[in-house]
Amino acid sequence: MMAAMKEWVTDGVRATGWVGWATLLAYYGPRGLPKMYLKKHLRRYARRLLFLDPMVTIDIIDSNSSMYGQPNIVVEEAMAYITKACSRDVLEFSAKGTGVQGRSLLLSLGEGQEVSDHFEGVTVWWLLVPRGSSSGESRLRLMFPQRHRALILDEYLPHVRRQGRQDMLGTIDIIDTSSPTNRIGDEFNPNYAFKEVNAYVTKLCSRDALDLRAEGTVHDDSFLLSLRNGGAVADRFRDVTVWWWLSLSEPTTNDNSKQKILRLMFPQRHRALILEEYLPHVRRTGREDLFISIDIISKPAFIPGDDDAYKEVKAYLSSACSGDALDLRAESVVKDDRFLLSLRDGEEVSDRFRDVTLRWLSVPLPSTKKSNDDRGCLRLMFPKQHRVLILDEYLPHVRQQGRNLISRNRRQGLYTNKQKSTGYRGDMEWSRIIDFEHPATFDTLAMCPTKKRKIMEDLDSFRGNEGYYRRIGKPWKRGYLLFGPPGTGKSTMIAAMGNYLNYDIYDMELTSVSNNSNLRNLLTKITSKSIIVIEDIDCCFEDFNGQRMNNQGMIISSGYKGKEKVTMSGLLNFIDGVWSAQSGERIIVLTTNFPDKLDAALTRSGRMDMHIEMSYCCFESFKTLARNYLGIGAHPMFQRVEELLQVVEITPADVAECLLIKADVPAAGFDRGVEACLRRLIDELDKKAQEKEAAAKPKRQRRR
Ligand SMILES: Nc1ncnc2c1ncn2[C@@H]1O[C@H](COP(=O)(O)OP(=O)(O)OP(=O)(O)O)[C@@H](O)[C@H]1O
Repeated sequence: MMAAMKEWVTDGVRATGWVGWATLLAYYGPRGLPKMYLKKHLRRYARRLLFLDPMVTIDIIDSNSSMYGQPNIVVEEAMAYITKACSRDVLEFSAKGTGVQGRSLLLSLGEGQEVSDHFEGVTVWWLLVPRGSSSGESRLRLMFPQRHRALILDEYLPHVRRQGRQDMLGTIDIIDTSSPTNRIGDEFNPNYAFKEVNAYVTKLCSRDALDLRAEGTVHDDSFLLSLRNGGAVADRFRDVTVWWWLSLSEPTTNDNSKQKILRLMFPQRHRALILEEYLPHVRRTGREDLFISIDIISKPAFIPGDDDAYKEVKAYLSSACSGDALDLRAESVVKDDRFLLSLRDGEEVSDRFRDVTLRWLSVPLPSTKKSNDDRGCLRLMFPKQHRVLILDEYLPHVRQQGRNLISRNRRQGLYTNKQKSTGYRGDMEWSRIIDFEHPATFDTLAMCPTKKRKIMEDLDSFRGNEGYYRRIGKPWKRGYLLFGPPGTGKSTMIAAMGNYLNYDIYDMELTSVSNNSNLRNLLTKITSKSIIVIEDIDCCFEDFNGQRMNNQGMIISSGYKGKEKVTMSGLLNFIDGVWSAQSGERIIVLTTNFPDKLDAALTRSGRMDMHIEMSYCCFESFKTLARNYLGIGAHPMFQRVEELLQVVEITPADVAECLLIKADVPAAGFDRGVEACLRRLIDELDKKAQEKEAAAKPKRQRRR
């Protein structure tokens, strides 16, 4: 009571002072000012001073800042009401926290600021009491004449709350709960709602936000814009304006990281619209604009196997995209001494596939306990609407291209089986003899062109066609049986195949493998992309007496009956069994000079997929050899060669021998060298023709 008296007295003194000021202002001040002054201050203070109509005051305390810790919704409602209903005659507002100046919905009363309101002919006043005068709490004070007490309490205040509730700003926080550094870790938990909303807001940003951040470069050198911390952007949906505001949370977790929060602010009265229509719309639209990211992580060194999508993607990027990346790493030396370029951590490149732009980013992996485990991660980012295209077509394309590049760039090896230095006697292992650098190719191979093309097509349909083999349930392997007289190019064909496919060559010396178990061990060690070669397969197996014959039917080794040995069925079963259980592509090539001597189990269909006859030199084969050895495609002497080749059988090896320019050929010039070689070949062919004629004569005479 004493305090109230004291306040009235103070008010009275203040009012008396105001009376003086008012008189002066009425005389000297601008027109209309006295009226406003009388209305807003003098009348109220005068009434209170004269005890005619004492003012009732009601303080609504914002207990957000009080000891109760519960948000006082009444303050919020009243504030929203005042902002909307009474803002016309207020000159100063404070913009609450958002940084979007001038947006009326976000304005609120400044401390000490007072506004009037009218309700059914009654004027009331609202005052935001300065914090200093009310023990740090935020108070909203309503003042009204005593005689309208019932009206104010029973009707005005419920009306304020009702209206305010509708004008209040609802807020929804969407928090990025994924790792703030966005690195890959065990707890990586992509928050799709946040990502989608963020994508939507990012798109909005390009329209009317002011404080932006350029987040990353995209293919066409433009920026991907996003909100800066504290920045806000407005959006309109069905004539309702809402705001998105980006902030960072206080560091909460023990790694001191902050979380991104996207706060949606909207008029409470549109709550249903926002929740039921706007937010689903935001997520849907954002999802369409969202970049999906796929991480392709390299396998740790301790996990065996040569299938590594990471390596394939890296190889692909090295050729397809290194064009526009700046920070590169020369990863490994390849076949022809070029470098295999790859992205340095944090570096990104773009790629285009069927008019879709994608981005690849090299992401640092968090350090692992195995610090020397040099692993990497390549992140693919693409617009979500292209999900099917990317997953079903682009990624397989990338892997296939990468695989081809790796195989093209790697150094092929030539392996042979040898006795293990440790372990049991008879245990064998593969030893890399040299890099396989045989110059033979299908171009230099002398063979009928149609036949050659057929073989190449067969190899093409085998290579990189894992999906097909998987679909038909067949192991990814292929067998070729090469047969023909010595010197017709069987070994040359294998070298050409190896070079064409870029496969390693495993030259198996089957006769030195003591038993089937060793054979199986060797076969399991053969890696993908290899050709296993077993030459002269007809001489590799002992007969039922434990004897092995050479080509001419002579015994070349003699064992004893019942001794453990490698058998044809063992070899074939292992090739079927072991290779069926292994992934990767493998080819087996068997050669023989005597196809008739081969076991039917070997030649049956499904075992050796293609039987290739390497035959004597025809004119087409000769032309290939002439091009290889002499560098000529035509010559007057070719006609004679053609005639002779029609009647004489000569192996390509013999033709090659004749065409080799030797030291004894006069160094008088290239033409004479060529002529000398062709002459030598014709002489050889003539000789063979005469021999043939001579051999045919006695037969004819005998017949007569
Ligand atoms: N078809 C061919 N095309 C090109 N060169 C060939 C061809 N055939 C043979 N040659 C040449 O002859 C040499 C011997 O040929 P190759 O060793 O390939 O014959 P092969 O059929 O494997 O003989 P063998 O049955 O005795 O092993 C090769 O180095 C090559 O120079």
